[in-house]
Amino acid sequence: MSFNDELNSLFVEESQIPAEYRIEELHQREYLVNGEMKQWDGEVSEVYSPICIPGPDGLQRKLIGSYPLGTEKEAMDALEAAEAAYNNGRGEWPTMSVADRIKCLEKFVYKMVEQRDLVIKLIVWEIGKSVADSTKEFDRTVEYINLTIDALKDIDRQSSRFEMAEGVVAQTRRSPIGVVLCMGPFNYPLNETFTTLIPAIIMGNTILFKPPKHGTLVHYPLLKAFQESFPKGVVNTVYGRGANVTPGLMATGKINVLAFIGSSKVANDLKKRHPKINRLRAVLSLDAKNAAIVTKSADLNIAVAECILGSLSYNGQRCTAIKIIHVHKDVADEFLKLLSEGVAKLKYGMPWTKGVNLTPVAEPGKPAYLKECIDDAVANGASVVNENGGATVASFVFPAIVYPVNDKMKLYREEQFGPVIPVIPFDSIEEPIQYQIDSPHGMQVSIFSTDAQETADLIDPFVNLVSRVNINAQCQRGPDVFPFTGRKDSAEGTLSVHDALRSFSIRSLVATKMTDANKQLLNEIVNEHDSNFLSTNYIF
Ligand SMILES: NC(=O)C1=CN([C@@H]2O[C@H](COP(=O)(O)OP(=O)(O)OC[C@H]3O[C@@H](n4cnc5c(N)ncnc54)[C@H](OP(=O)(O)O)[C@@H]3O)[C@@H](O)[C@H]2O)C=CC1
Ligand SMILES: O=C(O)[C@H](O)COP(=O)(O)O
Repeated sequence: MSFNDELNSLFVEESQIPAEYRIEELHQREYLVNGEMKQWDGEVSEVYSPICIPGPDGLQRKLIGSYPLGTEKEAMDALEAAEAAYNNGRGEWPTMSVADRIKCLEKFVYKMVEQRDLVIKLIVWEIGKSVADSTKEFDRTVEYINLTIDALKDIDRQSSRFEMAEGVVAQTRRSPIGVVLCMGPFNYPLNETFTTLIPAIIMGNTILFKPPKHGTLVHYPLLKAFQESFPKGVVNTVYGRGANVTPGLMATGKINVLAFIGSSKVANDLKKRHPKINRLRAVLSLDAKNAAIVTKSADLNIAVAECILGSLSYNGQRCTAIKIIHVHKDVADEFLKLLSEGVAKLKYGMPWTKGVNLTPVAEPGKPAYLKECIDDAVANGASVVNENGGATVASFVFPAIVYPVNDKMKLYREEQFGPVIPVIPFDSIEEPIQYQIDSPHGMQVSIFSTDAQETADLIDPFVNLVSRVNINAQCQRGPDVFPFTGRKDSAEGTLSVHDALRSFSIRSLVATKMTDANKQLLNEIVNEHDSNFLSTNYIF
């Protein structure tokens, strides 16, 4: 059987899919605005899975459901609801005690967990992520919420501290900012969106939440949980194409925070729509072209294992993926041989295949785009060095290792966001450093070396060019308590469990002159405060 026939045979008839992984079509007609589940009777967007099914005309993406293709009108209704619920900081939610807000969030998590199996199945079918990774995505998100609750208790303790200086005593508070527009990318449709949505909600803001088009149904089972856990207008959904429904929202000037994870092009465009950009807070996690640097002293087995994980987990569809590898020319041949052998051993198949590494890619246009990148590299002097590299059947693309890449090729700078590994040889370590200096991105690098001095010498330049340097390890976001950010076009603001709480709040002061009369007044305020907040540490 040819390799292509083998790939073809991965796509099976529905009846051959194990029963527990089959999916029933889900046609969503509800959306959540102002605490009401509204019924949609307008145009819908059909959702096709990257998992293809043999049909009369060959392999076809399977229809798995549909959702409301909302328009600007519904987006504006959602904005009105979020504004009313915020009510210039005087609404029920922004004035609610932290302890009570936490109770609402705990109720939400409880209800969210009840939907675990369905949400995981929807991640699998909507974006083709393996069952194991989809399960991880769900569980990691729940853990993120629980860590956020712990961090919030901690931050409230710190922020309600009283401080005294020069005859003035001040109570510091973490206050909400206003209306937040939350948008996320397709590759972690649940987790990425929730890492801004949850901290934004819990800090007392009100939310407009626009799910990504590949990964919209994933959120449907959670709408009721939002509705039942938070006061009306705190969480409002915006459905429809991002390009149609969000620019108008920004143009109203009423969005106080843009929380966006996705491509920098879209983020910058949305920011520019805001008429008073200086009043907009942007919390952005954007694109990246993370490099691995394999030095002459590297343990090549470790470098290969980590580069494979880094480049090909979820088929390379991660912002944190390693998207180019610089290898010292003296070890390039051996590295490429081991890398090719490693890739050949990867298990490919449908998301439910046990131990599967490679699955269909999510975006319909991606196989053609990756072919274009590979063809362009070949036309400019590179080769695909691994067996079957780039072989494509429908939505499945077998990883291609492309070598030697140079600055004339798309793969040199473009973020391929898929299973193609560009490798570039270097002679002097100054070359990968210069690559990073010239890059518009600055998220992460991975350095592979066994020489302590060499490693130490490389950490300093790179840590000033990117936001995370990994030593003998792949690039990755987690654990989520670590700061996650980037330089240049890769990010604005920092997300970690703790940093996100700061990103969606403002540290305000209540300052009082220290007279005897005011001391008495303050003591009374403190007693009141004690009953409203989790704890108070004051000194005077
Ligand atoms: N730094 C990070 O943490 C991460 C960054 N990313 C980056 O995200 C990208 C991949 O995700 P992808 O989903 O393709 O990102 P996009 O930027 O295309 O989409 C993100 C969101 O923006 C919306 N959108 C798309 N086009 C427009 C537009 N013209 N105007 C307004 N809104 C728009 C989308 O809506 P719709 O889907 O309806 O078009 C979606 O909700 C990569 O660049 C990747 O590096 C991905 C993961 C994490
Ligand atoms: O790359 C991404 O899209 C996410 O931020 C992810 O994280 P990961 O490194 O944990 O997969």
